[in-house]
Amino acid sequence: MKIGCPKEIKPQEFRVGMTPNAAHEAVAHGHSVLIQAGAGVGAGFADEDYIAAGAEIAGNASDVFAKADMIVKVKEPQAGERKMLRECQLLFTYLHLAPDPEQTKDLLASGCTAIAYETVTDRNGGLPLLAPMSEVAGRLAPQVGAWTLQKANGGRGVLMGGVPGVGPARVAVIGGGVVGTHAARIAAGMGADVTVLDRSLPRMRYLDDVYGGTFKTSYASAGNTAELVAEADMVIGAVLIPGAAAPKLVTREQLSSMKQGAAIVDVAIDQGGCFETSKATTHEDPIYDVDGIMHYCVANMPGAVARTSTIALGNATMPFMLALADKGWKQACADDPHLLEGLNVHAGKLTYFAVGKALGMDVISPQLAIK
Ligand SMILES: NC(=O)C1=CN([C@@H]2O[C@H](COP(=O)(O)OP(=O)(O)OC[C@H]3O[C@@H](n4cnc5c(N)ncnc54)[C@H](O)[C@@H]3O)[C@@H](O)[C@H]2O)C=CC1
Ligand SMILES: CC(=O)C(=O)O
Ligand SMILES: [Mg+2]
Repeated sequence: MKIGCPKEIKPQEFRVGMTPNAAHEAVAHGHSVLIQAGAGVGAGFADEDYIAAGAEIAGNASDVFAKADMIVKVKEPQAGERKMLRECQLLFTYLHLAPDPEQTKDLLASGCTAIAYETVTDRNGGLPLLAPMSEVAGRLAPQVGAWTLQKANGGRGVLMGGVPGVGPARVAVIGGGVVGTHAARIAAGMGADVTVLDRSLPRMRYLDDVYGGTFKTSYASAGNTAELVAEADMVIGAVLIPGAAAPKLVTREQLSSMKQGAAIVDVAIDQGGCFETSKATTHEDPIYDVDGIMHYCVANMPGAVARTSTIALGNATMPFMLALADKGWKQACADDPHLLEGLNVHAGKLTYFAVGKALGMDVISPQLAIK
């Protein structure tokens, strides 16, 4: 199979879909790999590294899209990239379709088959291709939140760890999965007073067993959430219902109960965000003010640490990329029900129910698509 990897074009996105190591393994499996010139530079990989791994270099993205059977990327295809997708081509990347009707329409019109990293599952109920980027975004969240809290950025002027004689910042993390746990660990490590809210009692038992004493947990009832949000200097949004639009857990009205200059970091923004007032921002212009509350809502946070993120993502995607290339997507998905869960679009039809529900569109079962 010919595997193509274009340069990412989302603003300030420096990750790349394939590392030289991934290219090397694909070539060793008998595939040919076509990388767009300069695609890896932002993550510290030169074209020569890919050539040494056995890949070919393409001068531009159109060449990659025209020649490849499978496109491996990081971010959802941007409008110009969607125009280059075609029938029978396989797209393997993050999609986040539930909050994105435009992208969904274009993918359906292209006739391509699209497997979304964020809905591939594992046998423990986890999301193995989302997890590495959730680890990164979770660890970044308190860091960007601390920056947002600085006066020059419109924040309240509170130091995460406080100082002797002055108490620390209070941080509420809504959602105690991968993002939430990593965010809570780092915020606590910075000295903040941290509480994680979740609706899963087993998850909170786990967090309490492992991190009790480092941060607290609280059941995410509307009342507890409202109380902790009102007391917080920083609120981190980290909920997920896989594939679905994020539930709105904090309304605009509730902002008036918050402290002026408090920071919201809505990591869940790629699924639409869990604050009513969230709208996606970019690394170029990451924060905005609503009623005196500073919002940070960057939908590709891991792009800020592109080298760490690219390697972490590549470690997770490589076995799936190889299975898709070796067997073809239908057989690979038939052999692995967890990979089949990643199928979101095939030949003009949606194949992921939570996306169809969020967008009010028809869906066919993924099992039907692989027949
Ligand atoms: N902005 C960015 O750059 C990035 C965003 N993300 C996003 O972060 C979000 C979280 O991802 P993960 O932590 O990997 O998901 P996860 O599945 O590990 O954790 C989600 C948690 O939310 C909890 N939850 C669900 N509904 C809830 C509710 N109503 N109230 C409280 N808790 C609730 C679940 O019980 C679960 O523990 C996702 O939307 C993901 O796509 C991930 C990486 C990068
Ligand atoms: C998960 C995701 O959206 C990202 O890494 O950008
Ligand atoms: Mg994203």
